[in-house]
Amino acid sequence: MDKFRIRSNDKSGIIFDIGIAYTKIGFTGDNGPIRIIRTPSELFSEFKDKIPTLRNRKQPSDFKEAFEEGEKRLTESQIEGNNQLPLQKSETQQIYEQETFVANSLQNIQNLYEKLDIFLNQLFYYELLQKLTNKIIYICKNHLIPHEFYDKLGAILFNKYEITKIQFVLNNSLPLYITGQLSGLVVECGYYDTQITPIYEGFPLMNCLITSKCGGYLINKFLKNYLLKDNTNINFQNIDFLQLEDIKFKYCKLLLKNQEDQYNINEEMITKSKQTLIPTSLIASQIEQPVQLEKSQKSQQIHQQKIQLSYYTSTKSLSQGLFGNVDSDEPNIAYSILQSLQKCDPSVAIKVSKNIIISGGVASTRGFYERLRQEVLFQLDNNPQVHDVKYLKKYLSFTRINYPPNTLPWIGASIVNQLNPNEKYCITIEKFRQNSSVIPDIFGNDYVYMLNQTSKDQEQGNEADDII
Ligand SMILES: Nc1ncnc2c1ncn2[C@@H]1O[C@H](COP(=O)(O)OP(=O)(O)OP(=O)(O)O)[C@@H](O)[C@H]1O
Repeated sequence: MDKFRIRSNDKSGIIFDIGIAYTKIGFTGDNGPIRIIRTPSELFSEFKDKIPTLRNRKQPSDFKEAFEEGEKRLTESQIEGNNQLPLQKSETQQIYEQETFVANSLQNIQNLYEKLDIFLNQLFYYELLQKLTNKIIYICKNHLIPHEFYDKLGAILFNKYEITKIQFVLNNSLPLYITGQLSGLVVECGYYDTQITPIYEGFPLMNCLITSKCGGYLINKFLKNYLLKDNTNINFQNIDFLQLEDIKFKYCKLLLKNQEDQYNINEEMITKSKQTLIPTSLIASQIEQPVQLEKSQKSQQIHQQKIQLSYYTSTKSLSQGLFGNVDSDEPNIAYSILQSLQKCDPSVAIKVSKNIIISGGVASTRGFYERLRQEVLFQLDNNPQVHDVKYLKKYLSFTRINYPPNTLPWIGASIVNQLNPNEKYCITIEKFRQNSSVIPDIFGNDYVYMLNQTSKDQEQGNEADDII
């Protein structure tokens, strides 16, 4: 990739794409960030701590036991005063529900200012090594991240680093710039969610935006659960983010739907795929915590033991995290894409489906494109809920871009800088202070405003500005 890296001499702007899992930073005019680093987990630790742990309950073996279990949980939930549903839920369902919890508790970030301050300090003084005076900062804004996050970021940049101007760019529109077209469907598969945004003639159609819980986090959750079951003699309880990511990148692969179905056809085949092991170079000591090793009587043995990843775990964790069963209300990217197209006017849907751009780290998963294409067609053919968009089948076209998918929003922001940046989306230090140290909601309210404005403009025969 580095062979194709363009480094411009223009260092007048710095582009930030602070993702929940990874932060991409670099200079305007380049065709890729100079650093991709892990966004510190402390930045969001408050909401992480609130993730409820799965209770390790024995699965009931028959209906009577399930019923009794349900009764017991009902009594418990009444005593504890929690709202948990009394009936035994499938483990998968419990994992999906935790996701909602995580997204909601993003609102509860405390001490954010201090944490962001430390992180920015690291970025500027250890990663970029740049003087910041007179620099314009471009921030790729994820409009689902709470507003307070950007307010705090703005406060530090303006007050501490004396930045004079920040330009906000909308994360879920940016990859479109790389295709050189004004219309397309941007599918941004991030860590906590996947956002699907149709963009028509330069307008992100926020009323057709669909957010699905599919993302890296859900895959990691499934992967951990399967690993716990796969290797009962290795303790995966303490496996951390980077170790899960490592296993996922190196050994997990999505199969085509028909290939995967072959292994789920009956119990015998499932057992077979659980027993077919992928050779890994990972050994247990890389995963287990030293403290636990000391406690273990067989520490030496476990220390040397190779982690055995089954074929089943490798494929299932990915497919369940991305292409859940729609009939059981599980998130599925393919279905969400079609739901978003369903919301569009047919002429708009035709146009945007000719340029579907997959962006975000999850798109680097091995076998992702092939499986996604197949799942979309499968949903169109078999899911009655999306029959009304079957006419789009002949138009669907996935645009392949030769840049790493996790950098596409960043590169889009770099292109924005080369075009004529819209002053309307710039926040100056004066504007920030006048607005009581709050970043104005330039995309949310403004977009609604523009929608109204468009209809008024049309009546008056005026043309509205493009907002991307
Ligand atoms: N080669 C790869 N194979 C599998 N998964 C990958 C690969 N590269 C990145 N990912 C996954 O993609 C996910 C999202 O990465 P990305 O860099 O888009 O995150 P982010 O920008 O922090 O997320 P968000 O947009 O939600 O803030 C991560 O969980 C990561 O594990």
